[in-house]
Amino acid sequence: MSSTAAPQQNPAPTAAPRVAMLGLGSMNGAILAGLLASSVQPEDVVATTRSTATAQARAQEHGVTVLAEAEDPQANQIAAGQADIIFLGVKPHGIVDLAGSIADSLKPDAVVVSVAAAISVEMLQGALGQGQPVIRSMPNTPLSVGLGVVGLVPGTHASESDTRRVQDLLAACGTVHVIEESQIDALTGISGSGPAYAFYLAEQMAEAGVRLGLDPALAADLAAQTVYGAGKMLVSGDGTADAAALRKAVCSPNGTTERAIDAFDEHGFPAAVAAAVTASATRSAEITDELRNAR
Ligand SMILES: NC(=O)c1ccc[n+]([C@@H]2O[C@H](COP(=O)([O-])OP(=O)(O)OC[C@H]3O[C@@H](n4cnc5c(N)ncnc54)[C@H](O)[C@@H]3O)[C@@H](O)[C@H]2O)c1
Ligand code: PRO
Repeated sequence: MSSTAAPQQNPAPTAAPRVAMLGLGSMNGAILAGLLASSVQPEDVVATTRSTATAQARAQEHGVTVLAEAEDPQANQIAAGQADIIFLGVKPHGIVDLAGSIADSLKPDAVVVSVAAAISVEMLQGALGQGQPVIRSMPNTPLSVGLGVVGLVPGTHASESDTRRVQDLLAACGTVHVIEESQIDALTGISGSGPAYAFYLAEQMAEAGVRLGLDPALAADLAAQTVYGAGKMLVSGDGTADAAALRKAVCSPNGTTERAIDAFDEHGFPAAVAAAVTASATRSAEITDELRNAR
């Protein structure tokens, strides 16, 4: 049997989105590093900082245009007005004012992505113009090395294609989950704050090694490489890696690790981790209430 296939048409090439990073501190800096190492060209990015000195330092570091608010009070409006995707990367208490200040400068189809903890879709939509696509996100700093995790909560005016554009952009430097807003405080407690927990574990392992007589540089390297290797095992292979099974594979019966895990349990490690994740999630919800009540 023969059939005549319709001629395949190549989809029209989509232009690379122009990206604005408003505020270029730890988080937007990490996103920018990840984007530049993956799919984004420096000429497609414009960023902003408050001071001229920081703008110069960041421009040198990342090779992108960085406008300083101190030099041009319209820096954020200029950067945002040129962009298809705008990352709002200032502290939570400054996000709503920043969003309001750029509202009249945005292209109607530009997507505004807030990276701020605790700032709700409702607050963002209230600050921006009617119908402007908005996405609330919770990224983490390992995006800078292509191994981040991001939660995305699309706002009412963000279409599936708006969300897909942001998802595709960030997927080049991390794992992206589209979630309900009711889940974002818990996600913050795990992956938003989580890199700090892993760094804290590495810090404490190294310090314990020094107390056992190791050279600090050696102890720090042992801890860092161990956290890195264990993390890689957790996410490698066919995706069925199970943290508990991997842990058990290190524990010989009546061996050294079993003794160490017993010590963790005796000292309340599971409860401490649960309390930390819950404290982060609770604080996220608390900041939302504080900022809502302050307006
Ligand atoms: N650091 C993290 O790991 C992390 C993770 C997830 C989300 N976040 C969120 O990211 C946001 C930024 O946090 P951060 O840790 O990067 O803070 P940060 O202080 O390192 O960065 C914020 C930057 O914004 C700049 N800024 C402030 N007002 C500005 C303005 N009007 N124009 C231009 N630049 C301005 C500040 O000078 C500063 O450099 C917060 O809302 C936070 O909740 C941070
Ligand atoms: N860092 C931000 C904070 O500590 C948000 C998650 C990670 O508030």
